[in-house]
Amino acid sequence: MQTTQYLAEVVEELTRTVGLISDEEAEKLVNKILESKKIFVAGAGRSGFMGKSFAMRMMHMGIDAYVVGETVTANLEKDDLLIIGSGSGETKTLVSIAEKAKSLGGTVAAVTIFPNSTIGKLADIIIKLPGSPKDQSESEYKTIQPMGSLFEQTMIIFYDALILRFMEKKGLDSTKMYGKHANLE
Ligand SMILES: O=C([C@H](O)CO)[C@H](O)[C@H](O)COP(=O)(O)O
Repeated sequence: MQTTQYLAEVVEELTRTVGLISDEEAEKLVNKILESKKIFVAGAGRSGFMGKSFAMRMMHMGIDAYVVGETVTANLEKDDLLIIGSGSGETKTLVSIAEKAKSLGGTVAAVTIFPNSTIGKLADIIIKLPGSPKDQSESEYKTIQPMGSLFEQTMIIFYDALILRFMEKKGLDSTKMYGKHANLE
């Protein structure tokens, strides 16, 4: 197959995920983000990259958003929100971070394939996304892509859709948000 045929298949796989995501769950997360003082985003590897992109757009909307593990990340306090993106829901460093956030009185949201995973069970809000975890032997979900690629792509597009929902709720547009874009680059 040529590269663009693979591309078409990837887009097709992503289209199929849309009907498998709950608007009710998404709305819970949107509302929690709007009512929380600080938002923290965590993820490992590629899942972490998607979270970083989400934190950046939240900052463009004027939300106090941080990426866990960065040098300038603030302290999590009671009633702050931690959003963990983890396909497997079992990544050890993220389990510890979720436990710590809970012990500090924070709310934990998990974006995961497996609501019954360790991170899913620790979470107060769960967004179930379709896809296969990186160890594909642990899932029957069909994808032509390796490891967790479909989940990770779905996650970044889901995060971008959440941003659009915020923009609608807060009356924001791209021009207003661009005013907060980094200009030392
Ligand atoms: O980096 C990753 C990867 O290449 C899998 O496709 C994962 O995102 C990383 O290992 C974190 O895993 P999960 O917590 O299961 O998302």
